[in-house]
Parts: sequence; C-alpha cells; structure tokens
Amino acid sequence: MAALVAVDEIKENQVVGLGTGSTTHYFINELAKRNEKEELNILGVPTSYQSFLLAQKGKIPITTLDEHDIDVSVDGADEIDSNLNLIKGGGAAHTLEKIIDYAAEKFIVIADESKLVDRLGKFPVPVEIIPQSVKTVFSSLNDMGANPEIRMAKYKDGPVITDNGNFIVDAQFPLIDNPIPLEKDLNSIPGVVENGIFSQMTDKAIIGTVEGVKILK
Ligand SMILES: O=C[C@H](O)[C@H](O)[C@H](O)COP(=O)(O)O
Repeated sequence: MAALVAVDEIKENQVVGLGTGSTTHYFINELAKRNEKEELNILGVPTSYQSFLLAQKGKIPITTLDEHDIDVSVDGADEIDSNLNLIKGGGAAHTLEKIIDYAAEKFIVIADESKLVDRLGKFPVPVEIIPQSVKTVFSSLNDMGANPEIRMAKYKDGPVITDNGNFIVDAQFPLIDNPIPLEKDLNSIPGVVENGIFSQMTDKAIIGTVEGVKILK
C-alpha cells in the first residue's frame, strides 16, 4: 500500500532514487509498470545491485549521480522514530542508500507500521567497515557501549560482503537517546565506511497500517 502511494508521488521526467529491500521491491515494480503505461520518461538511480536488477527488469532507464541530480528518492527502513530518524542497512545497502537518499531533493520512506518505534536501537545499527579494521572497530564500539557482531552470510560461508566489498558489523546499543551525534561518532571511527543511522534526512514517511496508509512528515 505504501509503495503504491509512493509511486503516485513520481512525476513525469523525474530522476528517482531507487531504494533497496522488500518494500522498495514493490515500489520499483509498480513504478516500472506506471512508467511504461503512462510514458513517464523517468530515470532511476539504483542504491544496490538488487535495485539495479529490478530496474533493469522493469525497463526503467538507469543513470548515475554523476550524470543527473535526483528529484526524489524512495527507500525502506528497519526502524523509524517519531522525528523520522531511521535505522537502515538490514540488507547491507545503507552506504549507497545514504549517498543517494541524501543527494535527493526529496527523500520519502516507505514501510509498514511494524517499523515505527519510540526510540531507535532495538534493531542493531549496521556499520559497513573495511575488512582489515574488525579488531579496532570492535574495540571502539565496545568503548561506546555497543555489542558488535560481524554479520554472517546465509548462502555463503563466512561474512556478508557488501556491494562495495566490505564487511557489515551489527552494533547493538542500548536504546538510542540521541541518534544525531551517534551517527557522526560512528563515522569518525577509522575503518568505518558508513553507518545505518539516517538522522534529519527524511521529508516524508508513507506507512502502511491495518487501517490504511498514514503519512508522517
Ligand atoms: O540495506 C537495506 C535497506 O536499508 C532496506 O531499505 C531496509 O533494510 C528495509 O528493508 P525492508 O523493506 O526489506 O524491511
């Protein structure tokens, strides 16, 4: 439901950031159908190999941030607080997602109501790291009060390798009081490429609930 409402937000000739995950999967498929039917003439900027392949399948022409500015980006989330700060990266795609969502003129999050929380942090914060930095990053995360774990792959032996060739550390914090400084602090650890806290970025959240779609701004 949220994905369908988000598709209606896309106008002719727009450049659209294509998020990653099971929710944006619906969005990209529906956008592809509408693009074909109504000749919207959109361009897509994928945030992962997953969204690249979906866009390709749906014949959404692909472009890059180097070539075009992004009008609107639509992406999912693992947790959303009442100020629309997010945790993302459950699918290990948060680094490119953050680059693209942040660059977009308008950033829309789509999710179901199970993602709404009072405070972020029940979902561990995904942190993409350079593989050689595991020991030192773990030590910094421990000092910050987190319990870190390397994310292991399900259908491959060993760790998850991101689209950028790095590891993911899932950092379980006690509930997060202030995500804004934590996002900055995590990125100041040597070896950290990007973390999954997206603070002060979201313009609108479209939430699917049992009573229908709710819009949060
Ligand atoms: O790395 C993955 C992304 O940040 C996803 O957007 C996020 O995990 C939400 O995914 P889903 O819609 O599958 O819950």
